[in-house]
Amino acid sequence: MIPIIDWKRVHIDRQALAKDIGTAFRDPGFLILKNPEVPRQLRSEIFELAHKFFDLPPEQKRSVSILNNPHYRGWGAKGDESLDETEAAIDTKETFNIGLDLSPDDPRVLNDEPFRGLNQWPDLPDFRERLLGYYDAAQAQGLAVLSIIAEDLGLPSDHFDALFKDPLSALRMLRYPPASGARDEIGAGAHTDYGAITLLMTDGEPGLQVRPRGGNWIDVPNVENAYIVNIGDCMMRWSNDIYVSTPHRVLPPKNMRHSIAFFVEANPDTIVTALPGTGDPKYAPIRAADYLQSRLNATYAPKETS
Ligand SMILES: O=C(O)CCC(=O)C(=O)O
Ligand SMILES: [Fe+2]
Repeated sequence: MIPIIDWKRVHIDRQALAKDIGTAFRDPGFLILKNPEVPRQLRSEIFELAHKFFDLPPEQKRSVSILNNPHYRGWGAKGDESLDETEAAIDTKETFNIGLDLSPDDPRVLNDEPFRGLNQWPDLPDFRERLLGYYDAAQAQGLAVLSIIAEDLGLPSDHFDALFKDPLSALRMLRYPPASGARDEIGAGAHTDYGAITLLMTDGEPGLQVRPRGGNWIDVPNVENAYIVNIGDCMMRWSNDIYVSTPHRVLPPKNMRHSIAFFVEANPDTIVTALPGTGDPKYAPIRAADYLQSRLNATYAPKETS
């Protein structure tokens, strides 16, 4: 079971909310967060823009291909990325990613620092402004959840604030075509997310499943006006395994399906090491950017197609 938790309680009984969120992140590592802070209008506009972008002709999408971009930004066509490195099936999804928007003369861009490249923008009205507006709003919601996590772990509520100021966070739009009926087809292969936490919204079309530790695949129910929030591998490591990142996948949907994922990630130089009070460290300290890089290398390794 995936707990449904009302974010409005943050203004009423913060302590009890922190306990419930912390319990959900220990097991199953997923929760459904109702009534989030990000305005509804902004959330639905992002879905409209996802439709507009994925409907563009392939040549136009190819001009912003993620394959030409060393910073993991732009359009991923079907098969460009496979989330389950251990399976032969190729993900049927299409994706579009942006990261922190920097100007061309930013020293980090000029120095070609990893993950610090420019976003690639398609020629669509309002696209850039709206996506950047959503990026900031989702990052703020993510930090609000992180402040609750901090309290659950007995840390000051602002523990993570400075560590997520210049984030590696990524906004990703996804489109899944309807199932073709082919054997071994998968929308998105089984995987755990890489970052701290993920805020996911879907259009309600079923397909997303979660596999809690020691359990079987379960469907994630569709809840109106809610985010699906889960722990990523980086936060599992940071929390010294107190919170768990849980495998999930997307089955080929009956109808075309869209979702919008926001991966909340720390600053590149943030050192991910067992949080105070979480016991003897199980993992060696690592820079957030180095950890993310190690995970992405496997995801974008090409698979044999035949
Ligand atoms: O589309 C979904 O519902 C899930 C997408 C996902 O798990 C991901 O992009 O990491
Ligand atoms: Fe995921």
